[in-house]
Amino acid sequence: MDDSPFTDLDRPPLSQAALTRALVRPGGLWSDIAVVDRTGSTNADLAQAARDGAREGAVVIAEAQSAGRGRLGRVWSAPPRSGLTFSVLLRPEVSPAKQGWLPLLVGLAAASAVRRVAEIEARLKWPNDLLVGERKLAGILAERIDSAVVVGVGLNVSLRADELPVETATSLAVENAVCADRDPLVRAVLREIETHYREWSQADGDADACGLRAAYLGLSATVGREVRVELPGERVLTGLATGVDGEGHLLVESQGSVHTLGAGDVVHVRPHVP
Ligand SMILES: O=C(O)CCCC[C@@H]1SC[C@@H]2NC(=O)N[C@@H]21
Repeated sequence: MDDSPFTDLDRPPLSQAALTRALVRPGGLWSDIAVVDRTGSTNADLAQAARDGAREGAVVIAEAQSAGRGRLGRVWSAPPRSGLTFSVLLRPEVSPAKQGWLPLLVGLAAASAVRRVAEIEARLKWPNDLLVGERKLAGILAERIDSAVVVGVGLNVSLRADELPVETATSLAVENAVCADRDPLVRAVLREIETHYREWSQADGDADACGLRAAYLGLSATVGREVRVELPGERVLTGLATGVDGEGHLLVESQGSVHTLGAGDVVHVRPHVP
């Protein structure tokens, strides 16, 4: 039984019919929107759908997940209906190397939507964590399934401080956002993804030609900062984050060399003082 002090009125369900009417249109990206009460992981669901040949633009939104997956083998958890937990299925036609920008594109879309709808100054920790100050508001997990990519978004919306999974997390409610209502937020995030994805696809994945790199850097909390990056294989690199390359890799200058990082966990050490 759900023992949350919130009533259903405080945390209303999302309507599959209303979201479909608002977002699925001829020639548009979104082809099918499913809202499910509960599942293990929306990323796992769409990964299976991708293997079964599902079309680009499928979206699965869960009111609750029992086995939400995070980056680097972590878990993602949130009380039912307290956040946005959804995944999208994309079948990009740009070269695999440039697809490294896709998770960053979705992060930018989510941050832009949060800034516009909730009026919260979300910024991006590379590759795609949404931060408010140094606290994590949202995380994004991209997984390649053959030639498809499933991108999952977990965004903390109405969680109270005592419901946050870790001390370093936050939610729109905790940040006193002007809007902590999931329906306008999910619409805005999906519309932003659609716009950025269309522009990026039309530019054949060139993050400069479509303005993606400039927009991303404009919201980056990482570039220009001293960072410590925990790399796969328990290696650690400390240096100055100087940019993001054409494949979405983070560039870190350390002891006179520039390192190009494709994966890793960034810790912001302190602001960069030139
Ligand atoms: O910050 C991270 O580590 C990424 C978290 C991604 C969580 C979302 S919730 C919806 C989708 N389904 C999952 O199992 N994970 C992603």
